[in-house]
Amino acid sequence: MEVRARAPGKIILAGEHAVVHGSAAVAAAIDLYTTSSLRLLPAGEDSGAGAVELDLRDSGLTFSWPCSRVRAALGEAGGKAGAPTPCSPDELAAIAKLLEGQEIPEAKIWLSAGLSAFLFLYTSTLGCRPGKVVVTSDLPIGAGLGSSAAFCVSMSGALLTAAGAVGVAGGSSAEEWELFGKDDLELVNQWAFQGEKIIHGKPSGIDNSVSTFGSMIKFKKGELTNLKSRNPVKMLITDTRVGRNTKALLAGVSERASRHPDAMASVFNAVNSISEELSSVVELAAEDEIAITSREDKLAELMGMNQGLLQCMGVSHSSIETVLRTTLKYSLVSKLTGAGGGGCVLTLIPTLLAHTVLEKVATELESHGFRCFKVEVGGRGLQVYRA
Ligand SMILES: Nc1ncnc2c1ncn2[C@@H]1O[C@H](COP(=O)(O)OP(=O)(O)O)[C@@H](O)[C@H]1O
Ligand SMILES: C[C@@](O)(CCOP(=O)(O)O)CC(=O)O
Ligand SMILES: [Mg+2]
Repeated sequence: MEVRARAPGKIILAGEHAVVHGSAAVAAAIDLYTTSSLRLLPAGEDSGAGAVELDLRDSGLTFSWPCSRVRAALGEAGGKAGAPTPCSPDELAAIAKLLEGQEIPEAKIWLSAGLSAFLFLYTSTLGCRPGKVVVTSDLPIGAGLGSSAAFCVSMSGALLTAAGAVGVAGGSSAEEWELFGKDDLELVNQWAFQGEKIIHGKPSGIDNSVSTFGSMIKFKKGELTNLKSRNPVKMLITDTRVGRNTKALLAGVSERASRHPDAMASVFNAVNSISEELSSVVELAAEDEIAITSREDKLAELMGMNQGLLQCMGVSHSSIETVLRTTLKYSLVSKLTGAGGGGCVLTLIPTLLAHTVLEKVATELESHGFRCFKVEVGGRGLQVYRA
């Protein structure tokens, strides 16, 4: 049996970083996905007593751990796909030992966090059963579009389905992408959060939640509210192609917060107000051109204010500033999305300007060496396909 699960990336319209410190944030799923395809192998089919294998198609890298080695490192524990327990420091150290034998090119050393999350999720849910997972992704990795969360959500979806802990509502063999029920999504989300903790250090949980449940959400202190956006929100995403790492950026903001606790508390508080206001503006129904423009002007102003506060947190970057200046020439407002420090920038495209300005601004941004994505915002979360 092969189980395929796909989970979307996301944009954060307001509130990144501050959400880790208890403020509200607004995020939406985008139609770029990470897909994990899992096949359980009979013991002994390929590598003697069998192996746990991971094929990262986009990186062109494959990894294999003989089940005997996994068992020796982690014991017979695991293989319990109920509510997750966090990865303990001892488990993480054992997983680090399992990575030692693997050949990870120096230029891709950042993959080791993803590999650790994989080994934790796999062994915790399926134990040392032999199996192979192939991962493919439309998302740029480490660029602010939540590739780490999409990786953990799609992986958890595939593993928990194979473990029989969750199941789609339909019959036993489906030929299309299907949705999980709410309780199953909750369980997948809890597991994905444990994986995201290995990659981010101290995640808020917003990325795995929006990747699991899809749509547009407000998220505060672990509480999720679905936002009903009656008018579409059009965003252009620009990847500056400047690599960065969410874990390091989160740590930098926390250090700044401990150096300047009062000032940073005010910054986080201001972001909270912006996210709260933005979430109500998103839900406003606009019937005519004047109402549409007024709603979009409010969204743009709030995004611009949020960008200023992200600069205060120290997570902007000269490449991000170049995108802001370029889009401003077309009277468009932008803000970084995700952890910043490079990565991706969001530009709000007003409905009435979409057909005149979108191509022009994208062409100019690409002339700087940036990569633009035109995405659909607020679509589906986790889906599964059984072949
Ligand atoms: N398709 C993938 N294959 C392997 N690892 C992945 C994949 N997607 C994400 N990751 C892991 O997530 C990390 C990127 O996460 P992060 O720094 O949070 O950036 P973002 O979530 O914005 O893309 C990568 O360094 C890698 O460890
Ligand atoms: C900065 C943060 O708010 C979002 C990080 O998103 P990304 O990994 O850069 O896609 C961190 C978090 O909420 O866990
Ligand atoms: Mg991430």
